[in-house]
Amino acid sequence: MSVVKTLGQFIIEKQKDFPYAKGELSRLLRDIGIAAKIVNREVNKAGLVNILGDEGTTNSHGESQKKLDIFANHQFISALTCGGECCLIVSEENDDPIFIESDVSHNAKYIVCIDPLDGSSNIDVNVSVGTIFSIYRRKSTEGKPTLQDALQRGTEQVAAGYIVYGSSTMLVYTTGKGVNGFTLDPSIGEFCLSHPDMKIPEDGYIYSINEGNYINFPDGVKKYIKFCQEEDPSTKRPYSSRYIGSMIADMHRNMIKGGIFLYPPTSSSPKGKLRLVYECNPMAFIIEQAGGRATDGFQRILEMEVESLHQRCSIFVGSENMVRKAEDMMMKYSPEMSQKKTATIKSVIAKAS
Ligand SMILES: O=P(O)(O)OC[C@H]1O[C@](O)(COP(=O)(O)O)[C@@H](O)[C@@H]1O
Ligand SMILES: [Mg+2]
Ligand SMILES: [Mg+2]
Repeated sequence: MSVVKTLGQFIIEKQKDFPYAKGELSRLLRDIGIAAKIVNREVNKAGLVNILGDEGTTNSHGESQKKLDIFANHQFISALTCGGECCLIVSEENDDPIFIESDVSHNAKYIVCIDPLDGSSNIDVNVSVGTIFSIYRRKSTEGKPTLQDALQRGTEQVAAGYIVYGSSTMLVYTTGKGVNGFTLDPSIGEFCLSHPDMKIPEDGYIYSINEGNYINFPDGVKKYIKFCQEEDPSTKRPYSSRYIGSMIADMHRNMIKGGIFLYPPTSSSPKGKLRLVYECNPMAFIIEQAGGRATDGFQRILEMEVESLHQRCSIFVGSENMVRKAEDMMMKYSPEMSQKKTATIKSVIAKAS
């Protein structure tokens, strides 16, 4: 008879991997799990509880906020505030950072960056959506945390994860020692270990990109899409095109089956659409921990400089060999887009003048 291991039990068990651990990170992950269950409850009956549709407000990205965006945002902020382990929150739905000042959090040292509801365009049509979170330890030691504490590179993450609210609800996370997935068992109200030590296949046969933006894609991306569509049975091409439109659901599928997800620059989003701090960095950490690769077509996402809370970047992420192939195409057909290349050109010009 198989033994069920809950998220709480697993977290405590893994605490021994961190000799300095005092349980704060464990409690923080517990708090995220609690909010996820409440959001899951509403998502599952969204049509019945008047939580579909627009809230009538917009966020700093100019996007109309969905009622479920606001509900999820509120649930995660209050769970993190009550839990006492978080001193600062960065959320997609809040223009400014949220400094937590409560009786229970005066010694809190963790920063949580969160996309409370990912895939908002799919909420009203009953397609999988998700939540993405990224956790840092504050760098500043004295007094209140600062904005700088929230602008750390992705390499500084101590944990990251996502929840996918789909046919089943799963929580997948890493603390830098591999990736594990837990499925919510509604009958006991617990996330239970169902996908231990997740690994993304090195090669995959699925490419995931919004081809509706094709004409505005960089040449390197156009060439890569053509490569995916060419007939070559020896390499199982043409690959299948799959695009759900919820980054979390597209990446979770690729994590299990292998594949590549791309959101390159487009005319409407010249720097890419997805946000570095609470979408790209956490997903890059998880995918790398599962053996995959995550870049902006040139540079490792986790090493990118973080200049602002809601900064956007382009992302090429998934199976190692597929991402490398796409990078080859970018370097060959769109070298001008390499930040490094641009930086080098700029410094040469500066030196010459
Ligand atoms: O509709 P597009 O341009 O393809 O964008 C879809 C992408 O936008 C997102 O919905 C953005 O995330 P939010 O829903 O959290 O704003 C991603 O989940 C998804 O991959
Ligand atoms: Mg999102
Ligand atoms: Mg969102």
